[in-house]
Amino acid sequence: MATKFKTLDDAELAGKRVLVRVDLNVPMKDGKVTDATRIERVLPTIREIADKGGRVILLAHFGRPKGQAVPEMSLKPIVPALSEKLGRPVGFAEDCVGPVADGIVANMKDGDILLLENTRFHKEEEKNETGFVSKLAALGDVYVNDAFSAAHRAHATTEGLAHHMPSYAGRTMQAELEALEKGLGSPERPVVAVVGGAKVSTKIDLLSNLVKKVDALVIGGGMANTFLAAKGVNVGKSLCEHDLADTARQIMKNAEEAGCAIVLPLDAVVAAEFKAGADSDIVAVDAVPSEKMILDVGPKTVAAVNEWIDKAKTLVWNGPLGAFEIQPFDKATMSAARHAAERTKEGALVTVAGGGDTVSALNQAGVAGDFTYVSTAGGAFLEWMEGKALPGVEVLKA
Ligand SMILES: Nc1ncnc2c1ncn2[C@@H]1O[C@H](COP(=O)(O)OP(=O)(O)OP(=O)(O)O)[C@@H](O)[C@H]1O
Ligand SMILES: O=C(O)[C@H](O)COP(=O)(O)O
Repeated sequence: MATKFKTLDDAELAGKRVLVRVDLNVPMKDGKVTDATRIERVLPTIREIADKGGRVILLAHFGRPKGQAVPEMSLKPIVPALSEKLGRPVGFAEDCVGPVADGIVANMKDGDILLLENTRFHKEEEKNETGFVSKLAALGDVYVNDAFSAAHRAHATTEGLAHHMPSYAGRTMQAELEALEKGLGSPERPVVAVVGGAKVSTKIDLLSNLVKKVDALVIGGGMANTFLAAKGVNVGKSLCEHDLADTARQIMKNAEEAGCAIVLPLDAVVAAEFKAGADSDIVAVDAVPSEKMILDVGPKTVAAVNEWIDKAKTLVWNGPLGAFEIQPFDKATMSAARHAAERTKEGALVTVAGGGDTVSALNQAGVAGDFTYVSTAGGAFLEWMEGKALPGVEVLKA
């Protein structure tokens, strides 16, 4: 399906003040960026606009400051990393609206790059409040959204601004949407989804829709424990949302009606506690000791997952199969990720993955670069998997 939104190829940028929404909500430790993936993804868009004579005015959020100017959530510490990776100077405005921003923007020259302070320091950002949108719009002539990972938010800088001026998808937004179109928009079947991880309650609802869109759903992680428990399996002390058992049973029913195979663990790696060096055993899922917890799926399950990967033409993945951060609970995730990567390199499979810990797991397996596309989005990726319309994308289509 052709893309239904304008890209930078369609934009007049020379001499224009270009408001560019990016996602700089990056992991930080002691004032330093610890994972620059999201910064690296927006560099091409920034460079292209500046090289075409645009005045680049970056809008971004950081964390959830709830409308307060929280010093620990200032974007200022990100300027050095951004400037270094761009190889160009980056200005900083201590506020995203008002006389501070107005003055600095007014003095910009073609090709300049400016980062405005955290938009969420104003509560009006998340309210998409019209007065705030107008103040922001007064700073620019053109709007570019390069933040797919924030596109599930209908905020002033992710949605409101696009109603005020010519709007375009940035290059990483464009790449994200084109890749995701391959993943679930109009995928080559059979499509297999892998959903794991720990955030069972925030993810379980997406599965109801997902089972109508895929041929098989492989469930791992804490999510699998919840489904096993819903089937009456004793999962011992495992991470499990027992109160979601009815939801899990409904999803399994929906899947059966939709002709989607639900692939649950056959065996498990269990331990008394989740820590490095803990003794672990491999048991059948119906033989989990009550005093133990499931921390990974076992080798029989990995073999079954890899068989599904071999059958698939398209694989969509969010959430690790086990507690991959600590060995030996990384085995299943590493094995499945490497197998999917091999099939992708052979040209037999389109692989699309998303989620903060999922990206980390793929990096740990050394295969993030072999997947067809790896999204930096977490919540937005899940909502997209669910088939929800993302406000920041819909408004670009208009
Ligand atoms: N069986 C398990 N028991 C306990 N924790 C598990 C298990 N399997 C996976 N996990 C944990 O799940 C976490 C990742 O789950 P999450 O749902 O957050 O993934 P994600 O969606 O990729 O991440 P993000 O929400 O940051 O985008 C990891 O920290 C991992 O240790
Ligand atoms: O990290 C993310 O998922 C995005 O930056 C969105 O952040 P939010 O969930 O605070 O809106």
